[in-house]
Amino acid sequence: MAVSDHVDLETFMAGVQKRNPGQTEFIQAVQEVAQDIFDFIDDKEEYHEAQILRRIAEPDRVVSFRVCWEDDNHNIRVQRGWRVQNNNAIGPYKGGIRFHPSVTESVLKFLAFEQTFKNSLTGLPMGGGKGGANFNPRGKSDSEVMRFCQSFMTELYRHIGPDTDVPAGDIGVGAREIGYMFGQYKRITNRWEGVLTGKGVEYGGSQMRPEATGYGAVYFLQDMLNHAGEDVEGRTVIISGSGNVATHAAERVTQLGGKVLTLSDSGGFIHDPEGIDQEKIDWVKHLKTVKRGRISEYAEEFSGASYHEGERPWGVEADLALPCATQNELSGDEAKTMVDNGIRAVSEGANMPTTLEGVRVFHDAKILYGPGKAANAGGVAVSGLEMSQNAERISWNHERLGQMLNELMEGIHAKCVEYGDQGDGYVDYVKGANIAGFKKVADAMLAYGVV
Ligand SMILES: NC(=O)C1=CN([C@@H]2O[C@H](COP(=O)(O)OP(=O)(O)OC[C@H]3O[C@@H](n4cnc5c(N)ncnc54)[C@H](OP(=O)(O)O)[C@@H]3O)[C@@H](O)[C@H]2O)C=CC1
Ligand SMILES: O=C(O)CCC(=O)C(=O)O
Repeated sequence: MAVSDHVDLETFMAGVQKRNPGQTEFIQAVQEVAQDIFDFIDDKEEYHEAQILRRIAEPDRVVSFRVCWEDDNHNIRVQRGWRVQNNNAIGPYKGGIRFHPSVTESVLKFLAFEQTFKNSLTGLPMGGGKGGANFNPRGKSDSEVMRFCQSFMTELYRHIGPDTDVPAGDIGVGAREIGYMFGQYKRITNRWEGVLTGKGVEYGGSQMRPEATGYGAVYFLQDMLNHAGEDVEGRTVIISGSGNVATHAAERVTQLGGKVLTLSDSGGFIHDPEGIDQEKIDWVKHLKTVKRGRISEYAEEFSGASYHEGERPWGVEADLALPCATQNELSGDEAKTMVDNGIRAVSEGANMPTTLEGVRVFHDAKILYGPGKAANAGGVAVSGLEMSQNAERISWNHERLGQMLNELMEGIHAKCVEYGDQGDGYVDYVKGANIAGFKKVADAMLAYGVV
C-alpha cells in the first residue's frame, strides 16, 4: 500500500526545517508556497501519495565547487560556486547566476525553488535552476572579472548544456559577465550553442532580454491595475535598486505616464520629487553599467534630489511600488507604512523582496500585490524565446519580442486570476501564482511515476 504524505502543514514544514538546518531563505520560500498548495491538494490524494510538494522542495541536485582565480596583484583568491538544479519535470533547468558576497547555498536553493514555479507560469518548457558564487564584482577590474568568470565556467560547463541546464544573468551578472562565461564555454567545448541566455545580440542574444524583467514587472502591474479598472498613468511610483531590473522598470513606468520618485542601491536611496525621467534613467544606466558608481552620485548630479544613506525608499509616499533590488528588502513594518501611506499596488521585480510578515500586511490590506514569481517572469520568458531562436538559428526583432513579452505577461496574469480570484472582487495573486505554477510541474511529475 502506498505511503501517503497527507500530513498537516505544520508537520510538513517541520520536516523541511529539519532537513535544511539554518537555510532560512529556502525555508521561507517553501513556507510561502506550502500554505496555498496544501489548501489546493487537500482533496487530491494523488499529489499526496506521490509526495509531489516534498519532491519539488528537494533539489534534484546541488553542485558545489571551488573557484580559484588570480587578482591583479597576483594574489590567489578562492571563492565557492554552486549550481542548484531544482526540478526539470517540464524542461531543461533554467535560471540565472548571481555573483554577490551574500550568496549562500540557502539563497540559491530558494531562488531555484521559486524559479521552478515561475518558469512553469510562463507556459514555456523550462525547469528551475539557479547558480552563483560568493564573489563580489564591485571594485574589481575587467580583467579580474574575466579571470573569475573563466574559472567559474571551467567547472560549470560540465553540468550545463542547451537541453540540460541553461543559465543566465542575475545580481552581479550582466552582459559583461555573460560574454566572458559564454566565451569560455565555447573555448572549452568547441561548440557554439544556446547554453546561456542574456547573450549580446551580436552572438545570439535576444533583442529584448535586457529590458524584459523590468518591463515585464510593469506590464504585470498594469495588468493588475487594468483588471481593477485602473491605470499606471498619472501615478507616483517608488522603486528600489538601480540595476538591470530597476532601471528598465523605471523606463517602462515613465513610458506609461507614471512618475518615478526613487531608486536605491545597497548604500541608500535617492528621492527625486520632480521625477526620474528618461534622461535621468539613462544617466543611472551609465553610472551603474559603465562607470560602476554609487547611486549617491545622483543627488550630486541632479538638484532637487536627496540621498538617504543606509535607508530604503519605502517611507516615501506614492501610489505604486516596484521592489527591484534583492530578497527581504521590504519588512512587515515597512509594508505597514506603505499601506498607511495609501499604496495601491506592489509588483515585485526582485525575487522574494518582501518578508513573510510584509506579505501578510499586503494580503490583509487587500492591495494589489504581484509576487516576484509572477511579476518578474518576463525575464526568463524572453530567455525562453532566446533558447528557441538559438535552436532554430533565427532572430526576432525588438517589436515582435516586445509584443510576445506583453502577451506572455498577460497569460501569467490570467493564470493568477484563474486560481487566485477570491470571488469577492479580490484576487490573491500569491495563491494564484503558487497553484498555477505548481499544477503543471506536479502533473508532469505524476506522468513520470517515481523518478
Ligand atoms: N536580471 C534579471 O533578468 C532578473 C532579475 N531578477 C531579480 O531582480 C533583482 C535585481 O536583479 P538585477 O537588477 O538583475 O541585478 P543588478 O546586479 O543589475 O542590480 C541589483 C541592484 O540591487 C541592489 N542590491 C543588491 N543587493 C542588495 C542588498 N543586499 N541591499 C540593497 N540593495 C541591494 C544593487 O545595489 P549595489 O550596486 O549596491 O550592489 C543594485 O542596485 C534580484 O532579486 C534578481 O534576482 C528577477 C528576474 C530576472
Ligand atoms: O533568464 C533567466 O534564465 C534567468 C532569470 C532569473 O534568474 C530569474 O527569473 O530570477
